[in-house]
Amino acid sequence: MSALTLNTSTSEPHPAAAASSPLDVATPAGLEVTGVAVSFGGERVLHDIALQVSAGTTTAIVGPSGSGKTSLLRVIAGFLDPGSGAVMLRGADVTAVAPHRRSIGLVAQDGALFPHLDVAGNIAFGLPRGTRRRETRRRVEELLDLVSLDREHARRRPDQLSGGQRQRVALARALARRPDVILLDEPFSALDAGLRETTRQAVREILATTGTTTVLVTHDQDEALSFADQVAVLQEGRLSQIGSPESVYRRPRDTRTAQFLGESVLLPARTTGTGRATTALGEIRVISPDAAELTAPQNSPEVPDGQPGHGTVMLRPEQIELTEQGTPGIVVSSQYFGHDTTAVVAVEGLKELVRVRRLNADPLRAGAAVGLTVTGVGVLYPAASGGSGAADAPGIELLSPR
Ligand SMILES: Nc1ncnc2c1ncn2[C@@H]1O[C@H](COP(=O)(O)OP(=O)(O)OP(=O)(O)O)[C@@H](O)[C@H]1O
Repeated sequence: MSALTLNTSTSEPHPAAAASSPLDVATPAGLEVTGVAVSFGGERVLHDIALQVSAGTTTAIVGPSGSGKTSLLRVIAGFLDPGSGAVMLRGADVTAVAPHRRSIGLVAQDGALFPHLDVAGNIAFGLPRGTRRRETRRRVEELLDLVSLDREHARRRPDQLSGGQRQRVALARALARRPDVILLDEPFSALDAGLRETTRQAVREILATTGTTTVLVTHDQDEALSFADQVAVLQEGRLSQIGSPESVYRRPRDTRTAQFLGESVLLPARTTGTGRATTALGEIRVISPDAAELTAPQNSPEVPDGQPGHGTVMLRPEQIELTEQGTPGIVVSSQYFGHDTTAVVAVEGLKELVRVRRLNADPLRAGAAVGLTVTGVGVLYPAASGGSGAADAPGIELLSPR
C-alpha cells in the first residue's frame, strides 16, 4: 500500500535532544495532529483530521483501502504537506520541519531493508552519522537483543532472513536513534498468519519496553484491536471514531463503523425509551453509542432515555447463544474455523440473516432448527439520529414489534 519507502529516524537521541533542535521542548513526548486536510488535484482525501497519541502509547489507524491512511502517515512523517492543519511532536509544531529533522522512525510494509547491506549494516544505517565503530557495534548488538534476533544474524543479508526476521531488523533500524515516535505502515501484512501473530506480539512488547509512542496503520481490524491502546477509524478521509479498542468494537458510533470493525447483526427495532428495544430476537437491553466506558458488555450499562421510536440495534455475533427456549430459527449455513464456528440463521419476520459465533463448537447442519438468545446489551441507533439509524443498514426494513 505504501508510498513510503524510506525507513529512517534522524534526530538526536531522546531525551538528550540538542538544544537547537526544534523538538527540544519541555513537554512529554507524544503526537498531535490538528485540523489536517489533504487534497490531490483538487480532490480532498483527508478532512479536518484531529488525533492525539499520548506519550508511550500505541494508536492504530484502521480504515479500508483508499480511506487515506498512508496519506495521514505521510503527513505525520513530513513527506506530504497538509493543505491546512498542524503536526505537533512533544508539544512542538513540526509541520514545517523536514522529515529527517523530525524524531520519527518508520517501518514500511516490506521493511524496506537495503538488500546489499547485511543486518548489521542495515541497523547501523539508522544510527547518527559519525557514530564511532565500537559504539556502532555495541548499539547494533543491543538492538539485535532488543528485537530478539541472534547476534549471529548480524552478517546475514536480508534475503537470508525470514519475513518476520526482516521486520525485526526494520524495527531495530527505526529504533536505532531512539525516535520520539515510530510509524508502522502495515508492517505485518506480508507475513503469513502464524508469523504475523507472533511478530505482532513481539513488536508490541518491544515498543512497550522502550516506551515508544507508536502509530500503526492497518486495514486489518483484528490487528488494530489487538495491537493498540487507542483505535482511530478512518473512513473516506474522515476519522469516524477514536477510542479504546473495547469502546470502538462494542459501541461503534454508527452502523457503518460497526460493520467495518467486525461482523455485526443489525436488527430493526422499536425502542421503548426505557433502555430496552423490541426486536425479532425479543426484547434486548440497549445502550447508546455515546455511553460511558463499559467494563464488560454484560454489566449493567448506561441506557439511553428518550422517546419510544424506531431504530437499529447492533449486536456482535458472539452475543447470540443457541438455546432451546430462544427465538426459533433455521440454520442456513455453518462454517468451522477451529477455535470458533459461525452459523447463519434465518429468523421468521427478519429480512436479514443472523450470524452467530460460538467458541469450541461443532458446525451445525443446514436446515437444523435452533433457538437464538441474545446476551449482554445491544447498541441502539435511533432512526432519528441523523444517519445512524435503521435507514443506514442496507437491506433492512423496520419491523413492527412482535
Ligand atoms: N500522490 C497522489 N496523487 C493523487 N492521488 C493520491 C496520491 N496518493 C494517494 N492518492 C489518493 O488518495 C486517496 C487515499 O490514498 P491513501 O494511499 O492515503 O489510502 P490508504 O487508506 O492508505 O489506501 P491503501 O490501504 O489501499 O493503501 C486515494 O483515493 C488515493 O488514490
